[in-house]
Amino acid sequence: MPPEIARIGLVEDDPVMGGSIVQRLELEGWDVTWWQTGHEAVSGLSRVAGALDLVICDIQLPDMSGEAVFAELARQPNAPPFLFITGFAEIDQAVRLMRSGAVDFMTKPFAMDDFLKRIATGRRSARAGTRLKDYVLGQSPSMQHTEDLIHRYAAHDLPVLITGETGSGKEVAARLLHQVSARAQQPFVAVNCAAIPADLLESEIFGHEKGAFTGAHQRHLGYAERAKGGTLFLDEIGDMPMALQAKLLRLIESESFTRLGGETAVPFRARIVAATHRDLAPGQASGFREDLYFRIAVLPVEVPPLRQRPEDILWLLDRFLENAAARSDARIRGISALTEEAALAHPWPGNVRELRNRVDRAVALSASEWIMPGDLFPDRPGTTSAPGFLPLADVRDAAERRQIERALEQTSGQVIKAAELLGIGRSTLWEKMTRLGVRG
Ligand SMILES: Nc1ncnc2c1ncn2[C@@H]1O[C@H](COP(=O)(O)OP(=O)(O)OP(=O)(O)O)[C@@H](O)[C@H]1O
Repeated sequence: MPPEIARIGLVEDDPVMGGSIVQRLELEGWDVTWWQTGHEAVSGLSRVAGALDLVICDIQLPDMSGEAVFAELARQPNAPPFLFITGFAEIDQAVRLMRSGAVDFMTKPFAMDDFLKRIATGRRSARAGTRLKDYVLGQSPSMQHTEDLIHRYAAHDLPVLITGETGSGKEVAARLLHQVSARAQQPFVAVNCAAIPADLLESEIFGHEKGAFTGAHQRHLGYAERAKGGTLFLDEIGDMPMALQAKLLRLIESESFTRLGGETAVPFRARIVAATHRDLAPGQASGFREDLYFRIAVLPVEVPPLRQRPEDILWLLDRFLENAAARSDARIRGISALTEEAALAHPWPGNVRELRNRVDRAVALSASEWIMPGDLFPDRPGTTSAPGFLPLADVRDAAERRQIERALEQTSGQVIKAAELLGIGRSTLWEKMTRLGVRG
């Protein structure tokens, strides 16, 4: 069964705003119907309301208010949820609408990725689809969603911004984007902006001409040029110095650049994929240029932290174990059940990188054929490899946490429904979520 297509109604009179929303939602693969006046919306919506998953509605329309459109629709059976777009001055009205049944509101201007998240949360719950595709990044629904996005974005040339905690797999995601794109036969060039000293970064990215500075004995081609028609991956872009951010913005806007000490414009043909573990969105005091942010964050991809996708922990463990065992002389048969529980209970602050390193070390040091908790977590007191016993309370907590996360995932984060699934009261679930550190 193909992934579900969301059907969205949009009521927006501003042609620029409406056009960009339609374009963005269609890029998500969604089906959008757009009305530009309140009256058009009321008559159009009365025919298709039952088939829509969500209506996005501006509050200020030329002929009637969005509130009146909502009031008309709310009377119908099977009316879709409404997400309102408001100006700052209309927040009171939006809050009132929420109280009378609107699902959410957003104030202008808003960041597109936040907008998409609100749509995903606000729309009618999706039917569970069975996927036929083989996923390579992970088995969890959140990682598979990320992978679906990557495949969709691969068809475009617009810049992509990948966000996620350190070690979560941003570069792996960028490489996949490159591999599944039409640029796959061209170079993938990765630059870690945090690892190259600031005064060298400019000539490393843009290159330099002979004699551009002391020691520049010959022309040097930078990463931007060596990427040819492939992908220029700018890792830790948040650490790029301000002056260089301005030069990068010019490169994106003019699709060309000059080497240091040079005058000729060199065409830039690669696609920019940037990554950051920091929030660079305007208003975060990140020191990142707002105009550049909007240029590179056109297509955002979020790689979730490992602790939020427990299905991937055991899947990755098995893969890394297989690789590590194949490289070593040790005869490893597998991972003990207790080690699996300990792995699921661990918060993985270093994400997938930490998991990989722990498995490599465990395989190198394991004294038995089975990886025991103490092999994977030798730094944790009480987890010795012999006899490799976790306290019962830890095992129980890990199992509870896993089941709660599954229930929340199945109910799209709705605590009341998750509590019903789990057969416990809502307040008991809240208490457990707080104690076990599960985010709703
Ligand atoms: N889905 C995955 N499948 C297999 N290996 C992965 C996956 N995700 C991450 N890894 C491995 O985890 C390590 C860290 O991944 P990666 O370098 O992509 O993370 P990152 O988010 O870019 O890290 P940083 O923030 O430090 O740049 C690498 O060794 C990578 O091979």
